[in-house]
Amino acid sequence: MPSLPPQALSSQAPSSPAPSSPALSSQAPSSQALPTAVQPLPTPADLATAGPLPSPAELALLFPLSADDTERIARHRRTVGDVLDRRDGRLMVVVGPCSVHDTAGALEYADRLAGAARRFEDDLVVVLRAYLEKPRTVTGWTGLLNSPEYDGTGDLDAGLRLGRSLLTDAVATGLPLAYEFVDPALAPYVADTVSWGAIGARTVASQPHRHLASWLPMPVGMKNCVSGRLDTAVAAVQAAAHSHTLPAVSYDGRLTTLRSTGNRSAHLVLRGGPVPNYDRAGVAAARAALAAAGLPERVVVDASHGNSGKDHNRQPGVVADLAAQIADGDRSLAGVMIESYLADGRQDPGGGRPRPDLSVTDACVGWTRTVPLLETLAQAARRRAA
Ligand SMILES: O=C[C@H](O)[C@H](O)COP(=O)(O)O
Ligand SMILES: C=C(OP(=O)(O)O)C(=O)O
Repeated sequence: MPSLPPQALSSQAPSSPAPSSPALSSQAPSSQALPTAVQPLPTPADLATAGPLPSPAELALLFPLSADDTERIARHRRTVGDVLDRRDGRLMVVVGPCSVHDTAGALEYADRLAGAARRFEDDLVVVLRAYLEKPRTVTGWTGLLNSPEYDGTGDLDAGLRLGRSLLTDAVATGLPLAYEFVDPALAPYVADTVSWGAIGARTVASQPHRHLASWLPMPVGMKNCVSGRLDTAVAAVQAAAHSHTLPAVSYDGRLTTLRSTGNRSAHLVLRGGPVPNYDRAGVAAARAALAAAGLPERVVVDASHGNSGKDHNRQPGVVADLAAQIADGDRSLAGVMIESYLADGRQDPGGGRPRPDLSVTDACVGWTRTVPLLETLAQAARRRAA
C-alpha cells in the first residue's frame, strides 16, 4: 500500500461555490416549471464542490489497526462462527447503543463493557454494538458516518475520519465489534474492524446488501423484515451463502468488480415486527422456516425493536424469556441482542448538542440495568452447557 501524506487525503472543496455551468443551466428548464419528481441532475460544477473522499486505504493509513488487532479480530470472527455452529457452547450477546453519536461516551461504554465481558467470558461472547450508520423508516439522523455533527449537514469526509478513529479505539478495548452495513459503498472503510455484521430489517430484501454479505469476512445476521415476515430474511441467508459478482469500492477507492466467495455464516436475526417473535412459538417458527429452506437452525434474537415495541423498559422481560428458553436447553438460540447505553432512555436533542450519555435514536437500557441482564444470560448459558 503506498504511503500518502495526510494532506493528500484532505477534501478538495474550494472555499466558495463554483459557478454553475452556463451550458447546462441554459438547457435546463427552471425548477419552478418542473414537476416535483423531476430534479435536474447535479452539474459537473456541483460535483466539483463536493470534493473527493479518501479511499479506504488512505483512511486505514490514518487510523490503522495494529497486527495484534487484526489477529484478534480474526480470532473473534472464528469464535462467533463457532458459537453459531455450536462448536463453542457459549452464548453471543450483541450489546451496546442503538447508535454512536458521541465518541467519548461510546468509549466510556466500551470500557465498562470490556470489564463485564471479561467477567462473563466463561459463558458469554460479548460483542459491542458499534453502529455508525442508521437506516431510517422515513427520515432522521443517519448516523455518525454520514453526519458526525448531528446537524444533518452530512459531512461524510469528517464522518469517515471520526467513525474510523472511533472503531479503531473501540477495537483496542479488546471487544469484538458489531456493525450494521447500511450503505454498501461505505463497507470497505470499516469492515476490517468488524467481527459480527448485520443487514437490517429495512435492507434485508435488497440484492446489493445480500451480495455485500456474501463478500463480508465475518458472520452476518439477516434481520426479519419490519413487517415481521421471516421469508425475506431466510432468502437473504440463502443468497448470501452463494458466490456473486458485485461492484464494490476497492481498497484504493476505485469502483471494481468483486467475485465473492459466499458467506456460510450468514444467519437469521429475529427482531419482531408489529407482533414480537422472541417467544418459544416465534423461535420454533424460525427453526421450521430455516429447516424448510435446508439451512442450519440457528438464530440470534434481538430483545429491542419490534420485540420490545421500541420500549426499552420491555427489554429485560424479553431477555428473561430468552434466558428461560436457553436454560431449558434450546441450542438454536446462538445469540441475544440488547440495546444498552450509559443512561436509560433516549433524547430528542432540539437545537443544542445532545447529551453524550443518552441515545439519540432508539431508547436503551442504562448501564446499571444492563449488568443484571448479562448475569441472567450467563447463568442461562451455563445451565444449557451443563
Ligand atoms: O435502530 C434504530 C431505529 O429503529 C431505526 O434506525 C429506525 O428508526 P426510525 O423508525 O426512527 O427511523
Ligand atoms: C436498525 C436496527 O434494527 P432493525 O433493522 O431491526 O430495525 C438496529 O439494530 O439498529
